[in-house]
Amino acid sequence: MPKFSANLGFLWRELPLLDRITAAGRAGFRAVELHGPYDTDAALVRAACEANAVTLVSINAPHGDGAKGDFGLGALQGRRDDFKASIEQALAYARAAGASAVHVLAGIVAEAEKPRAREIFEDNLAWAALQAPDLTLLLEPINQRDAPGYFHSTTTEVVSLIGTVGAPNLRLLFDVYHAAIGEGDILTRLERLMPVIGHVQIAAVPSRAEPDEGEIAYPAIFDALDRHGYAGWVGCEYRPRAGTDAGLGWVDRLGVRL
Ligand SMILES: O=C(O)[C@@H](O)C(=O)CO
Ligand SMILES: [Mg+2]
Repeated sequence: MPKFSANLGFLWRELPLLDRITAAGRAGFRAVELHGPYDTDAALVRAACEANAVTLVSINAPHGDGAKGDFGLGALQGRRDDFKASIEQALAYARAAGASAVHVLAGIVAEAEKPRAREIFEDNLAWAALQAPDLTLLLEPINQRDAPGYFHSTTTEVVSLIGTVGAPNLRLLFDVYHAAIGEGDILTRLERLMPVIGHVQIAAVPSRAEPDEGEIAYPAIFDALDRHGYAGWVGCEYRPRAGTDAGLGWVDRLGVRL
Protein backbone atom coordinates (compact mmCIF):
# COMPACT_ATOMS: atom_id res chain seq x y z
CA MET A 1 0.00 0.00 0.00
CA PRO A 2 1.40 3.46 -0.87
CA LYS A 3 2.01 6.16 1.77
CA PHE A 4 -0.43 9.06 1.93
CA SER A 5 0.18 12.75 2.54
CA ALA A 6 -2.44 15.32 3.51
CA ASN A 7 -2.72 18.19 1.04
CA LEU A 8 -3.29 21.15 3.33
CA GLY A 9 -4.36 23.38 0.47
CA PHE A 10 -7.56 21.30 0.47
CA LEU A 11 -7.82 19.58 3.89
CA TRP A 12 -8.60 21.38 7.17
CA ARG A 13 -8.82 24.65 5.25
CA GLU A 14 -10.84 26.25 8.06
CA LEU A 15 -7.77 26.14 10.35
CA PRO A 16 -4.62 28.31 10.38
CA LEU A 17 -1.77 26.60 8.56
CA LEU A 18 0.17 25.40 11.61
CA ASP A 19 -3.02 23.94 13.11
CA ARG A 20 -3.67 22.10 9.85
CA ILE A 21 -0.31 20.37 10.27
CA THR A 22 -1.28 19.35 13.79
CA ALA A 23 -4.69 18.12 12.58
CA ALA A 24 -3.03 16.03 9.87
CA GLY A 25 -0.62 14.48 12.38
CA ARG A 26 -3.47 13.73 14.80
CA ALA A 27 -5.47 12.07 12.04
CA GLY A 28 -2.55 9.74 11.38
CA PHE A 29 -0.98 11.29 8.27
CA ARG A 30 2.80 10.99 8.24
CA ALA A 31 3.29 13.65 5.56
CA VAL A 32 1.76 16.92 4.40
CA GLU A 33 1.97 19.08 1.29
CA LEU A 34 1.25 22.81 1.17
CA HIS A 35 0.02 25.17 -1.54
CA GLY A 36 0.88 28.72 -0.47
CA PRO A 37 2.56 28.72 2.94
CA TYR A 38 4.36 32.04 2.44
CA ASP A 39 2.51 34.05 5.08
CA THR A 40 3.71 31.62 7.74
CA ASP A 41 7.33 31.63 8.89
CA ALA A 42 9.12 28.64 7.34
CA ALA A 43 10.87 27.86 10.64
CA LEU A 44 7.47 27.52 12.32
CA VAL A 45 6.28 25.15 9.58
CA ARG A 46 9.43 23.06 10.05
CA ALA A 47 8.90 22.99 13.82
CA ALA A 48 5.22 22.02 13.45
CA CYS A 49 6.13 19.20 11.08
CA GLU A 50 8.79 17.93 13.50
CA ALA A 51 6.45 18.20 16.50
CA ASN A 52 3.79 16.18 14.67
CA ALA A 53 6.25 13.72 13.11
CA VAL A 54 5.15 14.55 9.58
CA THR A 55 7.35 14.90 6.51
CA LEU A 56 6.90 18.04 4.42
CA VAL A 57 6.58 16.69 0.88
CA SER A 58 6.11 19.78 -1.23
CA ILE A 59 5.05 23.39 -1.57
CA ASN A 60 3.78 25.33 -4.58
CA ALA A 61 5.87 28.17 -5.97
CA PRO A 62 4.00 31.49 -5.59
CA HIS A 63 1.26 31.69 -8.23
CA GLY A 64 1.76 35.40 -9.01
CA ASP A 65 -0.97 37.98 -8.59
CA GLY A 66 -4.25 36.06 -8.27
CA ALA A 67 -6.24 39.31 -8.49
CA LYS A 68 -4.85 39.79 -12.01
CA GLY A 69 -5.64 36.22 -12.98
CA ASP A 70 -2.16 34.74 -12.49
CA PHE A 71 -2.11 30.98 -11.91
CA GLY A 72 1.62 30.50 -12.13
CA LEU A 73 4.23 32.46 -14.05
CA GLY A 74 6.50 29.93 -15.75
CA ALA A 75 5.21 30.18 -19.32
CA LEU A 76 4.18 33.84 -19.32
CA GLN A 77 5.66 36.34 -21.74
CA GLY A 78 7.17 39.48 -20.13
CA ARG A 79 7.18 37.92 -16.63
CA ARG A 80 10.65 36.36 -16.49
CA ASP A 81 11.79 38.54 -13.58
CA ASP A 82 8.60 37.78 -11.64
CA PHE A 83 9.09 34.08 -12.35
CA LYS A 84 12.70 34.12 -11.15
CA ALA A 85 11.75 36.00 -7.99
CA SER A 86 8.95 33.50 -7.30
CA ILE A 87 11.30 30.56 -7.70
CA GLU A 88 13.95 32.14 -5.47
CA GLN A 89 11.28 32.68 -2.81
CA ALA A 90 9.97 29.12 -3.18
CA LEU A 91 13.40 27.49 -3.01
CA ALA A 92 14.44 29.50 0.05
CA TYR A 93 11.16 28.63 1.75
CA ALA A 94 11.35 24.94 0.83
CA ARG A 95 14.88 24.66 2.22
CA ALA A 96 14.00 26.52 5.43
CA ALA A 97 10.79 24.54 6.01
CA GLY A 98 12.29 21.18 5.03
CA ALA A 99 10.26 20.46 1.87
CA SER A 100 11.83 18.23 -0.75
CA ALA A 101 9.81 19.35 -3.79
CA VAL A 102 8.41 22.53 -5.32
CA HIS A 103 5.47 22.55 -7.73
CA VAL A 104 6.21 25.10 -10.47
CA LEU A 105 3.04 26.46 -12.09
CA ALA A 106 2.98 27.46 -15.74
CA GLY A 107 0.18 30.04 -15.92
CA ILE A 108 -2.78 30.81 -18.18
CA VAL A 109 -1.82 31.22 -21.83
CA ALA A 110 -3.96 31.99 -24.91
CA GLU A 111 -3.90 29.22 -27.51
CA ALA A 112 -2.21 31.43 -30.12
CA GLU A 113 0.62 32.27 -27.72
CA LYS A 114 1.41 28.67 -26.80
CA PRO A 115 4.43 28.11 -29.10
CA ARG A 116 6.22 31.19 -27.68
CA ALA A 117 5.09 30.27 -24.16
CA ARG A 118 6.63 26.83 -24.53
CA GLU A 119 10.02 28.40 -25.43
CA ILE A 120 9.79 30.74 -22.45
CA PHE A 121 8.86 27.91 -20.11
CA GLU A 122 11.70 25.70 -21.37
CA ASP A 123 14.22 28.50 -20.64
CA ASN A 124 12.67 29.29 -17.27
CA LEU A 125 12.62 25.64 -16.22
CA ALA A 126 16.23 25.07 -17.29
CA TRP A 127 17.22 28.04 -15.14
CA ALA A 128 15.04 26.94 -12.19
CA ALA A 129 16.35 23.36 -12.29
CA LEU A 130 19.92 24.63 -12.05
CA GLN A 131 19.04 26.66 -8.93
CA ALA A 132 17.62 23.59 -7.19
CA PRO A 133 19.94 20.59 -7.48
CA ASP A 134 18.89 19.58 -3.97
CA LEU A 135 15.13 19.68 -4.69
CA THR A 136 12.62 18.13 -7.07
CA LEU A 137 10.68 20.52 -9.29
CA LEU A 138 7.21 19.23 -10.16
CA LEU A 139 5.08 20.05 -13.20
CA GLU A 140 1.38 19.23 -13.00
CA PRO A 141 -1.06 18.95 -15.90
CA ILE A 142 -4.25 20.70 -14.74
CA ASN A 143 -7.50 19.95 -16.58
CA GLN A 144 -9.12 22.61 -18.73
CA ARG A 145 -12.53 22.37 -17.08
CA ASP A 146 -11.11 23.46 -13.70
CA ALA A 147 -8.53 25.89 -15.07
CA PRO A 148 -9.46 27.05 -18.59
CA GLY A 149 -6.39 28.19 -20.51
CA TYR A 150 -3.84 26.64 -18.15
CA PHE A 151 -0.69 26.12 -20.21
CA HIS A 152 -0.48 22.34 -19.90
CA SER A 153 -3.42 20.07 -19.25
CA THR A 154 -2.06 16.68 -20.33
CA THR A 155 0.69 14.37 -19.15
CA THR A 156 1.79 14.16 -22.80
CA GLU A 157 2.60 17.89 -22.88
CA VAL A 158 4.40 17.82 -19.54
CA VAL A 159 6.46 14.73 -20.36
CA SER A 160 7.52 16.34 -23.66
CA LEU A 161 8.55 19.50 -21.79
CA ILE A 162 10.52 17.52 -19.22
CA GLY A 163 12.25 15.64 -22.04
CA THR A 164 13.23 18.84 -23.83
CA VAL A 165 14.59 20.55 -20.72
CA GLY A 166 16.40 17.36 -19.73
CA ALA A 167 17.03 18.26 -16.09
CA PRO A 168 17.20 15.27 -13.72
CA ASN A 169 15.31 17.08 -10.95
CA LEU A 170 12.29 17.96 -13.12
CA ARG A 171 9.41 15.48 -12.63
CA LEU A 172 5.75 14.94 -13.42
CA LEU A 173 3.13 15.51 -10.73
CA PHE A 174 0.52 12.91 -11.73
CA ASP A 175 -2.76 14.11 -10.25
CA VAL A 176 -5.15 11.25 -10.99
CA TYR A 177 -8.14 13.64 -10.81
CA HIS A 178 -6.80 15.94 -13.56
CA ALA A 179 -5.48 13.06 -15.66
CA ALA A 180 -8.84 11.26 -15.53
CA ILE A 181 -10.73 14.35 -16.67
CA GLY A 182 -8.20 15.43 -19.29
CA GLU A 183 -6.95 12.12 -20.67
CA GLY A 184 -8.27 8.92 -19.05
CA ASP A 185 -6.59 5.51 -19.44
CA ILE A 186 -5.07 6.01 -15.99
CA LEU A 187 -3.59 2.57 -15.29
CA THR A 188 -1.78 2.39 -18.62
CA ARG A 189 -0.56 5.95 -18.26
CA LEU A 190 0.72 5.37 -14.70
CA GLU A 191 2.72 2.34 -15.79
CA ARG A 192 4.22 4.08 -18.82
CA LEU A 193 5.05 7.32 -17.01
CA MET A 194 6.39 5.81 -13.78
CA PRO A 195 10.05 6.71 -14.60
CA VAL A 196 9.19 10.42 -14.78
CA ILE A 197 6.61 10.63 -11.97
CA GLY A 198 7.79 12.60 -8.94
CA HIS A 199 4.51 12.81 -7.04
CA VAL A 200 0.93 11.50 -7.22
CA GLN A 201 -2.28 13.14 -6.03
CA ILE A 202 -5.82 11.74 -5.74
CA ALA A 203 -9.47 12.75 -5.45
CA ALA A 204 -12.78 11.35 -6.61
CA VAL A 205 -13.74 11.97 -10.22
CA PRO A 206 -15.71 14.03 -11.12
CA SER A 207 -16.68 15.40 -7.67
CA ARG A 208 -13.11 15.96 -6.35
CA ALA A 209 -14.40 14.69 -2.99
CA GLU A 210 -12.98 11.83 -0.89
CA PRO A 211 -11.58 9.10 -3.17
CA ASP A 212 -14.30 6.54 -2.31
CA GLU A 213 -16.90 7.62 -4.88
CA GLY A 214 -17.14 8.30 -8.58
CA GLU A 215 -15.56 6.70 -11.60
CA ILE A 216 -12.05 5.88 -10.36
CA ALA A 217 -11.50 2.59 -8.50
CA TYR A 218 -8.71 3.79 -6.25
CA PRO A 219 -7.80 0.37 -4.83
CA ALA A 220 -6.76 -0.57 -8.38
CA ILE A 221 -4.65 2.59 -8.62
CA PHE A 222 -2.95 1.84 -5.27
CA ASP A 223 -2.22 -1.75 -6.38
CA ALA A 224 -0.73 -0.43 -9.61
CA LEU A 225 1.48 2.06 -7.75
CA ASP A 226 2.79 -0.79 -5.58
CA ARG A 227 3.24 -3.12 -8.54
CA HIS A 228 5.26 -0.50 -10.43
CA GLY A 229 7.44 0.26 -7.41
CA TYR A 230 6.22 3.80 -6.70
CA ALA A 231 7.98 4.76 -3.48
CA GLY A 232 6.75 8.35 -3.14
CA TRP A 233 3.77 9.85 -1.35
CA VAL A 234 0.20 9.93 -2.60
CA GLY A 235 -1.24 13.37 -1.90
CA CYS A 236 -4.84 13.47 -0.67
CA GLU A 237 -5.95 16.57 -2.52
CA TYR A 238 -9.73 16.37 -2.29
CA ARG A 239 -12.53 18.63 -1.11
CA PRO A 240 -14.13 16.96 1.90
CA ARG A 241 -17.88 16.40 1.48
CA ALA A 242 -18.61 17.54 5.06
CA GLY A 243 -15.43 18.32 7.01
CA THR A 244 -12.01 16.69 6.82
CA ASP A 245 -12.17 14.64 10.05
CA ALA A 246 -15.76 13.54 9.39
CA GLY A 247 -14.75 12.39 5.91
CA LEU A 248 -11.78 10.20 6.85
CA GLY A 249 -13.93 7.04 6.78
CA TRP A 250 -12.66 6.47 3.22
CA VAL A 251 -9.34 5.32 4.76
CA ASP A 252 -10.93 2.23 6.31
CA ARG A 253 -13.43 1.75 3.48
CA LEU A 254 -10.57 1.48 0.94
CA GLY A 255 -8.39 -0.59 3.28
CA VAL A 256 -5.73 2.12 3.42
CA ARG A 257 -3.17 2.58 6.20
CA LEU A 258 -2.05 6.17 6.57
O1 LIG B 1 -4.44 19.97 -8.55
C1 LIG B 1 -4.29 21.12 -8.12
O2 LIG B 1 -5.15 21.97 -8.27
C2 LIG B 1 -3.06 21.40 -7.30
O3 LIG B 1 -2.23 20.27 -7.22
C3 LIG B 1 -2.30 22.61 -7.44
O4 LIG B 1 -1.18 22.65 -6.98
C4 LIG B 1 -2.87 23.84 -8.06
O5 LIG B 1 -2.91 24.83 -7.09
MG1 LIG C 1 -3.15 18.49 -7.91
